[in-house]
Amino acid sequence: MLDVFIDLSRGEFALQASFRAGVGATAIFGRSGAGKSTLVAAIAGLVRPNAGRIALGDRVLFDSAHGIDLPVRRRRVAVVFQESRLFPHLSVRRNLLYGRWAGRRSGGSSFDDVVGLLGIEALLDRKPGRLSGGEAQRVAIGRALLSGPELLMMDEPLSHLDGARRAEILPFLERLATESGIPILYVSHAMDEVIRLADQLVILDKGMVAAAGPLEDVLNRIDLGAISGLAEAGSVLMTEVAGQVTDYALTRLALGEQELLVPEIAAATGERIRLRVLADDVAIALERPKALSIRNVLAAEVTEVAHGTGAHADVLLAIGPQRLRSRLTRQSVAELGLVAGKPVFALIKSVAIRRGGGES
Ligand SMILES: Nc1ncnc2c1ncn2[C@@H]1O[C@H](COP(=O)(O)OP(=O)(O)OP(=O)(O)O)[C@@H](O)[C@H]1O
Repeated sequence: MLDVFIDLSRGEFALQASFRAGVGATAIFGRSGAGKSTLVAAIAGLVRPNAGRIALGDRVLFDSAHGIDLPVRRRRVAVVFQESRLFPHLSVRRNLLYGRWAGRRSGGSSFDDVVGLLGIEALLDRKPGRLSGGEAQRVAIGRALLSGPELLMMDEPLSHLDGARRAEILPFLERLATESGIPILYVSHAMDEVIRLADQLVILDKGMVAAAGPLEDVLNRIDLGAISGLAEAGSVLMTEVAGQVTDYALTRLALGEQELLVPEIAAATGERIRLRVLADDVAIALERPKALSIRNVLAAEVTEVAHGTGAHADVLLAIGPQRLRSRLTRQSVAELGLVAGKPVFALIKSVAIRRGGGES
């Protein structure tokens, strides 16, 4: 468990952040200048907070009250940056071994485990100059893991990659998040990455933690609309594969007693799948519609309506214990008479899919 309390100023900028992160991936999300990289630098020991305490399990990395400030190399914290920063004159193998040497620790992951996890067996004898951006980032992550860190931080590791390279590397990051057994802080402002990788979410806004907690809870908080522009409003649903509809290349996903149909996912029955549904993709009807092209209609109940002053209103729906957010015009909300407690039907136009819903 990583425990962070940081009070830091850098020129005009002030960062005051307090949160905890357990094993698995915690996304640090926020717009440009929110303080994400500064937070990473402070935890790594590259920037010194004015005050605070940073602990990894029972190891205190920084504690201003007790004069503790471990140097970078003793923190057992690895950082992967936007660019891979590999040594150009060393082969991939030697870059990876450098990571192991730099960490000077026994234990941790074995070379073969890391190479297998990241799928870089075939690259070992190449020089970094002959790697694609995605391959180089995988090697950089491997090097970080082989230093035997107790915390891995990744600061927008995919932001320099194009869509195809990102798609190539994301499955490896997903495996890393579930298999590494250490806390991972994943800095990103790409919500699709965050949904796929993270179980926990910390939202930074102007150097302050605007929200922190399980991904679903944070994304479903209707009041976070105030930090608009940060992400398209939406929610996360946890589902389970109920079966395949092979004739139409669709997969049935169970959500309590109800079901959704999504484009085919190669997953076994019972596997947990996390879905991200944008609020703009959820319409509301008072009766179950007939003869409709949208296949996904779920019985729900209104739990909260946030009107705001503009054209739109956010409506939070309960589907059993789960929450689904819908964005309608205020006029629709008025005409449908949507108030807390009203039974409705949610019409879902499209979803983004994340395999393996994690433990949350
Ligand atoms: N060395 C520095 N000296 C003074 N101010 C700095 C320094 N580095 C960063 N800042 C300021 O700190 C604030 C936070 O920067 P930071 O890089 O942590 O944001 P970020 O959320 O990572 O942004 P981005 O998404 O653009 O990388 C910004 O206002 C920035 O101008």
